[in-house]
Amino acid sequence: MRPPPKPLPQGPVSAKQQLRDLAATLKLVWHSSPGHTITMLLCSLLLAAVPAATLWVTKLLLDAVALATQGRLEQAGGYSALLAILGLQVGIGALGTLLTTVQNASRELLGDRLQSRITLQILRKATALEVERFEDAETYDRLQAAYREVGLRPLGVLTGVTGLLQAALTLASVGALMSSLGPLVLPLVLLATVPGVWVQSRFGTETYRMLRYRTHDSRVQNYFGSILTSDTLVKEVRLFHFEPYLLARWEEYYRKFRAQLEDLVRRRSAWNLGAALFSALMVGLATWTVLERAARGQITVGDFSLLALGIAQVQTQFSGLLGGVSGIYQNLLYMRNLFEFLELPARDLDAGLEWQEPIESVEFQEVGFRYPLTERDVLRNVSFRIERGQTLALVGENGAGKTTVVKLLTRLFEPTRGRILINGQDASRYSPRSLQRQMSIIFQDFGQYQLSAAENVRLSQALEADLGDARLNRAGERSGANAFVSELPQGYGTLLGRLFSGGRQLSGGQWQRLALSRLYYRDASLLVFDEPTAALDASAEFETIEALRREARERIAVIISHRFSTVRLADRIVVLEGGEILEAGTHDELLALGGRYAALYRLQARGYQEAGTAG
Ligand SMILES: Nc1ncnc2c1ncn2[C@@H]1O[C@H](COP(=O)(O)OP(=O)(O)OP(=O)(O)O)[C@@H](O)[C@H]1O
Repeated sequence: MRPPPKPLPQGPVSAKQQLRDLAATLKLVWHSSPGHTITMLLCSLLLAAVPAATLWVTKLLLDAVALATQGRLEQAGGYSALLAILGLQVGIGALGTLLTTVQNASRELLGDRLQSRITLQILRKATALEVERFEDAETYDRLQAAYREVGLRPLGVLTGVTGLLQAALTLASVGALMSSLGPLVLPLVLLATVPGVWVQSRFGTETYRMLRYRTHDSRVQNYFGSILTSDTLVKEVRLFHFEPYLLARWEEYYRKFRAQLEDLVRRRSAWNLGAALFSALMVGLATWTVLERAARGQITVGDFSLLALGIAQVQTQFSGLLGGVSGIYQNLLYMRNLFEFLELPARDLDAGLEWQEPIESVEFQEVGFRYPLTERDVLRNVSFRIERGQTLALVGENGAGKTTVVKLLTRLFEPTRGRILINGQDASRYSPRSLQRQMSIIFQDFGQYQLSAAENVRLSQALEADLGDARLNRAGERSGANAFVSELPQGYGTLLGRLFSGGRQLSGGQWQRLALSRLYYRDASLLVFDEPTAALDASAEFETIEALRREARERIAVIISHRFSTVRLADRIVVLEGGEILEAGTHDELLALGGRYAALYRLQARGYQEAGTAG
């Protein structure tokens, strides 16, 4: 018995957790490309010295020019000294450009490496998750958010951290230069920056929260959009004319988001305005203190340039410093989402004993099942047995639990009560994957893969070496797919579907035959057919059932069908109602019993007879 999975953690992230995420993110970045990471770091450290060096050289140049314009060039070391300072200025500028170029190139290459690495991690994780996780809306949102948004976030964290180091070093060096202008200048200039940075940080976090909570809503909104743009649904949408309804629902979600956005933009603009006014006042005060010293002849023109150019530097670096912290914080929130997704417990499908022999018998012993996070048992006390050479049909009204039985049989889910015996052994002791290798299935909502016809079939043995065309043709013969595939322009090599150019669209029944080929292509000892003939015409249904019966002679076949023409041929029929077995037996036995099966059978048969009489 397995407990249902825990709901995913939510709520604010602690500082300790953030530090752990920071370390994990930097580790991820480092492992993606150590070379580019070091290059970026080194460039940042060297670039940190450039602004102070530029300020200092500009000050020297201005002082020398001021002396020269007063005819006191000799006092500044002569013309050659002027040229040397100029050379220094050009050199620093060139070095800065070189470092920035190298840093940007490394960032781009590192970003690309990271993005593909993380995407691959997300995809690998998705393949390891239990099927039930995909049916849980919250996990699905998390997967989508990770897949869509994470991309460049770790690079953002690294850029934030290196930017932080760079800004701190630059600020310290430029601040040291500016402190020569008087004790109040630096504090005033720093103070001028604080409110702006606070506004930036506060609203940044709020924007993230708004977008995060929007993930679910945007999924719903996108769903409405996808119905309106779907090729398969367009007929139904047009005929029932529910476009206006869908458009209205789409707009309803848009308006909700728009209202939030407007509110946010309004408040952020007001706060930004206030911060800018405060900043102008502080800078004015700082300039006034310097002007006062200039009036007393205590500073040079070059010194004044330190103030004029330094203010911009300090403001940029300080806001970079604090903004960097909030940027890292926000990027880490996205990373938390990724880590939470990657930390979801995965089911090891290879855990357990390795099953190697063909399946000879299946027995459900008082099996009960409840879907995770739900409150109702959808199966209760289900017991039946089936052996090689037999066909079992599961019958029942919609929602009776037929597909759930198949999900348990194929080990996609585990029973919450009772047990399943395979060849007399408890199935739960064996690895799901090794047992699944003995099974082949066609689901009610089988896949229509926009790949070639051959790939559509071979997917059921994709990991095995190519089993050759003879096997492909044999599967196609049993399913009846060969007839239409041979008419396609490149036969089995023809691309199917409408997603990619040159693809050929098939009819519903043709897709279903290909799915049946996929089932037959795998050499399995247990075959499961969930509504295998739903999209087939009457003669195709007959052929399919005949083929199925031939296949079942050496195997076990389980069929779910609402068509009694299919069901009646089974060796054993189990009638489910509300998750329990109501009746079981052969077609004749059940007819003789005169219960639910007999009533449903007669109902369907009467339908045919009446249709026949009417025709
Ligand atoms: N992933 C799920 N989570 C929660 N409940 C589920 C899930 N899948 C199915 N159910 C519920 O389990 C019950 C049995 O569903 P199941 O799909 O097995 O029925 P079925 O007999 O195959 O129906 P149908 O003939 O319509 O295919 C239904 O009440 C359904 O609502």
